[in-house]
Amino acid sequence: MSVADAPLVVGVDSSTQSTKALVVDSSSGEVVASGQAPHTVSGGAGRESDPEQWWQALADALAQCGDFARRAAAVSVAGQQHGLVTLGADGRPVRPALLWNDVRPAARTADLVQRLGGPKAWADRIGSVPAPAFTVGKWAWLREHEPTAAAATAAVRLPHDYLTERLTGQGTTDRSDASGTGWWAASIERYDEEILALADLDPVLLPSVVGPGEVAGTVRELPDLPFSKGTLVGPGMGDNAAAALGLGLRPGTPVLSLGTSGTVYAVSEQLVPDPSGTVAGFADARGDWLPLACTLNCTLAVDRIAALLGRDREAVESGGSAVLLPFLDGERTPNLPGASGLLHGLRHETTAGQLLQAAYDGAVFALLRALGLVLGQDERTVDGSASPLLLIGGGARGTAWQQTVRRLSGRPVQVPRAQELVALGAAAQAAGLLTGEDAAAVARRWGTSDGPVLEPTERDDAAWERIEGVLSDAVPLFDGSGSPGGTS
Ligand SMILES: Nc1ncnc2c1ncn2[C@@H]1O[C@H](COP(=O)(O)OP(=O)(O)O)[C@@H](O)[C@H]1O
Ligand SMILES: O=C(CO)[C@@H](O)[C@H](O)COP(=O)(O)O
Repeated sequence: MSVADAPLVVGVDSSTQSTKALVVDSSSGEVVASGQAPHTVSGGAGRESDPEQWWQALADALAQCGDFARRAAAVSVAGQQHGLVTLGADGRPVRPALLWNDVRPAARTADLVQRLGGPKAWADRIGSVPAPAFTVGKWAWLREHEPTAAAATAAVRLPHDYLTERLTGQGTTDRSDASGTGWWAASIERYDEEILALADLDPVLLPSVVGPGEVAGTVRELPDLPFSKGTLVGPGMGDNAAAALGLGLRPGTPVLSLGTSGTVYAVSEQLVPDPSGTVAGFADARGDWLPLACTLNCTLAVDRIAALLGRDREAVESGGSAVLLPFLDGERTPNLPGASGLLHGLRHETTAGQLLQAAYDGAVFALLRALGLVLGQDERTVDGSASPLLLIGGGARGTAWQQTVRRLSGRPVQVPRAQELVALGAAAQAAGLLTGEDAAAVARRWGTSDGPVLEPTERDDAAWERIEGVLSDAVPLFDGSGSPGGTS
């Protein structure tokens, strides 16, 4: 079948920094058109974005796809997880969305954790111990700090729900994104009424959860978007679940994603809650689970340090004893929302390139330290060696990121040639709606994870132990210290 014959599908990735849209040939997986438009995120104490800007960015990204978007038969939207979108009775945002990396709700989240009976009670119930990223703490923060906005809220949505609803007119979400709210009970796959009561959130404000393989609705009359009325709309999903779909991921294969957030995850057939809170027990977008650890400081933090040093992001140098914990935004893994960046081990002979390398090391260390917990019993070996770590996200294109992951993991690293795996996962979901196939099988058919495998190198144990030592000594310094904007 040629591009002209095969149905086209659209996959959207509405992530922290931008919206990316791909028009994909559902038969071959060929990307026939693409577009991208940036978002603005507030600085200072909080991290907020205007949901209306995501819609405009979606329109702009689709406009770059020419006439292909109009010809699409189905579309799915993936989005950054956890963000609190509050809509008024008129369906418009009451205020900007509070994003996943806004640590202001730290104190309210800790309070909710205690009120339900502690971390284990949450892990048993929702599969995760909520971090300040989770929507439940954001809602508690809003109620405390902006009661008028909370009272004016007629609907609570996640970023991908907001966009899907603007396409269809129906308030829907999916299990993967619902599992990052804190009010969706993984054990029973339903909203948890006791937790909703604890958070003072009326369940009628929430979207319905559309199951994997189901249709969320169809595109309504939309003058500002180039979709045809009646185009099928999939349930969508959180961006990490989308990348897992986009890779056609099978249990036991770990993924390291280097974007605004750093994430490390794998698909698992079992939900194994982690009461330590390091690993979130998210649902995936099929019927399995997605144990995942997430850091707040990844590509943006390292790029910021490169800028401070006046160096290109690739201008790293090896050697030296510097340790840099790049916790510029506070940190989530480890859970230190009040942390800030810390530099240790500086000597007269330390070079700027070594300092930049230390920033990469600190960012990658935090993710790799969680890898064993993420994989748990699912760790698989290939011919006696660890299976390759799939490296994705914007940072995966960088040599310094690739080499740092190799050096600190000691594992083979595979870099898929396909770059927009979140949008591809959304497109695979949309294609599955047309063919009835499992979306991960669609992505495997498309060969999306194909790419070079970088051979393992010996793990740099000395650097690992140095970072681990500094982190453990620094925890008392960070614990209880105020975040840049205060976390009360
Ligand atoms: N060639 C490259 N080398 C290294 N890093 C890159 C490269 N291209 C983009 N990036 C990094 O990728 C990041 C964006 O990643 P992306 O996964 O698109 O983010 P998000 O999905 O969170 O919006 C940027 O912050 C930038 O630092
Ligand atoms: O909070 C999480 C995962 O729990 C983040 O991974 C967000 O989903 C944002 O993703 P990116 O914009 O960095 O892709």
